[in-house]
Amino acid sequence: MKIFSAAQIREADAYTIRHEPISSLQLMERAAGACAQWLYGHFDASRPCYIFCGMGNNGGDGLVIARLLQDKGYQATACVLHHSSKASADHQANREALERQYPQSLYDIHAVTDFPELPAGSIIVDAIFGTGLSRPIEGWMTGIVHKLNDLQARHTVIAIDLPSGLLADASSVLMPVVHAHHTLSFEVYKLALLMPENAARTGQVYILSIGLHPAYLTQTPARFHVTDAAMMRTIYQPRQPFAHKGTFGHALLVAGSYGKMGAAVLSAQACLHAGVGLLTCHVPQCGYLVMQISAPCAMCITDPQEAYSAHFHEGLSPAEAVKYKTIGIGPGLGTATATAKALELLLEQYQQPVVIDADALNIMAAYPFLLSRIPPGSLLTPHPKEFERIFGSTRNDFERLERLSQQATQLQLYILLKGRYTAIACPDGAVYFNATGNPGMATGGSGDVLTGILTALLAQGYAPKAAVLLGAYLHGLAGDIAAARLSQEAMTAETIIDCLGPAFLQL
Ligand SMILES: NC(=O)C1=CN([C@@H]2O[C@H](COP(=O)(O)OP(=O)(O)OC[C@H]3O[C@@H](n4cnc5c(N)ncnc54)[C@H](O)[C@@H]3O)[C@@H](O)[C@H]2O)[C@@H](O)CC1
Ligand SMILES: Nc1ncnc2c1ncn2[C@@H]1O[C@H](COP(=O)(O)OP(=O)(O)O)[C@@H](O)[C@H]1O
Ligand SMILES: [K+]
Repeated sequence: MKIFSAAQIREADAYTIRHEPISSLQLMERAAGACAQWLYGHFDASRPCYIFCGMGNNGGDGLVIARLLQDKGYQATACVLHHSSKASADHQANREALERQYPQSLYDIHAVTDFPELPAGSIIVDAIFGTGLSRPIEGWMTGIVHKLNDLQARHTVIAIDLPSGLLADASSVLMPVVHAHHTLSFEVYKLALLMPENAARTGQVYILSIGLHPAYLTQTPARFHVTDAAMMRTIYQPRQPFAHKGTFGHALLVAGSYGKMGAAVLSAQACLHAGVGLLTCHVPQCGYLVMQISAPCAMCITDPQEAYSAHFHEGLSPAEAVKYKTIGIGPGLGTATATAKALELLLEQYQQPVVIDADALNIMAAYPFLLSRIPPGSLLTPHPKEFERIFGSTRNDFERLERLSQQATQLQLYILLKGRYTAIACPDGAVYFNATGNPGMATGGSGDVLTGILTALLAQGYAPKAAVLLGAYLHGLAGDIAAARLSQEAMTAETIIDCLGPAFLQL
């Protein structure tokens, strides 16, 4: 699914109005109808509804929602906030329609002192500002936002299209923004809904189709995307009947050190469960038995060092290196100086895309000159802290996203920034957000599992972009299946591996 800017969404509305064709008033009716349907499904008519409406078309949606709720027997009050003397045409038309049918359900607010008393358990619908917001909320409307946010603990707040005050395409940190429990957004994700800095404002996000014209949606280029099952079905390659283990590549995994062999085992098991043909693990002496016993399907070579690895480059002479389709490096590796030196030498000798994670990323942060030596097309998988160590801190999530994308382009790498919506920046400037996964995955070792999956997909011959998009999706999907089976609390990184099978079966 593409992510459109506020300007593109306005174009999509206009395109739909011209080409469907449909009047803007009918389109508003359809958008508000989708919200009303959602509300009927989630709350019964016993809960009083207060719909706070701005003077633009977001407020117009709110006025229609009030009328549709009244039609179904809900007690709905449209509280119109006169922040401007002029209403949009569709707002005005829907105000008149509500006034004709349900005059008692209109309530005008000209100042904070007009704010109504809300009975306990009310539903608050925030239809004040949507994608038309062009600047921070100011003046007495700030007081309204504070009032609504004070009420959030005692009432359910549902934002229409965007929580009011949130800019669709830029950071709104420190700005007054309504805090919603649920956001019902139209047709496509907006960038602001995917940013961690807005998590407390958006609550749970639902994308409701309002039937914007499919031709506009398919023809309009977008830089930002959210991946989905349909996209994965185009990437996934089922195995051919005459395939043999050579077909699926031989991967080298360089991982583990004393006290962190678990990370290496998790990566190895994930790699094996994600379809690698052959796997060799390079581990320090202390890890030999651990790996052989925990991952008997993998081969194991040991470093001369006891507690950490520092010689993994040595088996990578040009003749040796070709046997490995890819290398996954980093989980539990440690950051000893000798390990960093071996990583430098490995990058001199190995030219194909690799997966770089965890301590290999921390080594990059300590020796930034190594970044430019990573083979083009490689996959980097930092969590936010690792990202900051390598690429520096930023003032907000939008700035961080730009830095992520700019680095991916400059270094010609795929950089996957982990989070609720993992952001995958590609060398061509595109960014894909992964929507699978859940907070149950915020547990030690889940990142190591991702490294194993990505290594397996590269080994099987998936192109780097296909591998990183499919890998992130499968990892989150396996996490979702694990959470459904066991709960978010009880699941572990190991159960994510156990659920990779069912995740593949769902593709
Ligand atoms: N035909 C359409 O264009 C459709 C629009 N829809 C709704 O319309 C919304 C966009 O409507 P609009 O473009 O009218 O804009 P909004 O209703 O989002 O709000 C912007 C209005 O407030 C003013 N404004 C902007 N920033 C302000 C600020 N900080 N303080 C005070 N006033 C401010 C603007 O001049 C404009 O009048 C969408 O989010 C969606 O809810 C839906 O009904 C679907 C169809
Ligand atoms: N709230 C969440 N929602 C979705 N995915 C999450 C959430 N929290 C963590 N994850 C995923 O879990 C993984 C955690 O990785 P990482 O922080 O590297 O863990 P570790 O270092 O313990 O292996 C990432 O892929 C991340 O996207
Ligand atoms: K809103």
